[in-house]
Amino acid sequence: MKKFSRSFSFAIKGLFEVFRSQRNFKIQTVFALTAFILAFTLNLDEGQILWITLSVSIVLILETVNTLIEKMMDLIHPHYNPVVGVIKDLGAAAVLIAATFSIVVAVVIFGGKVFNWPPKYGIIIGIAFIIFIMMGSLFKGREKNGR
Ligand SMILES: Nc1ncnc2c1ncn2[C@@H]1O[C@H](COP(=O)(O)OP(=O)(O)OP(=O)(O)O)[C@@H](O)[C@H]1O
Repeated sequence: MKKFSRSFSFAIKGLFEVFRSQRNFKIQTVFALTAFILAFTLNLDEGQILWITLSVSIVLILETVNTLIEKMMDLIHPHYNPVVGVIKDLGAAAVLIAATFSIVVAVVIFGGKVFNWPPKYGIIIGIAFIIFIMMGSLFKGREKNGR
């Protein structure tokens, strides 16, 4: 039992570390708490609460794994390397997919409950979010190349 609680205390240490060092994790935590407060005040049903809990958990889990990958790569290969760049980009891509999923879930559940939006709005806003991010990185790339 002592060993069990000790491993949990290490997990809490890790949780504090990712919260302290990652700005994105802090923002995602604020979104997660807001979603839970809304779920509570809007009296969502069992299925809706489970979908919100799933999407929030996936985002926070992948942000933690992404941080783990970044730190591991910085440790084993601190210098510039295109493969390291690809590995880190893949970790970030996993977080982006999870964030898009959570946006779709939020729009379907909260949009449906508060504004009576049809569920298909979730897909439309999810795709719009991905396009917005792609455009942003395209402009950023052009700025970098001085165009
Ligand atoms: N050693 C490296 N070699 C090549 N490209 C890298 C390297 N380190 C980072 N990059 C590129 O820079 C991007 C950002 O990496 P970084 O580790 O700074 O992540 P971050 O999300 O800004 O993390 P943090 O906010 O925790 O510093 C990566 O996705 C990758 O494209």
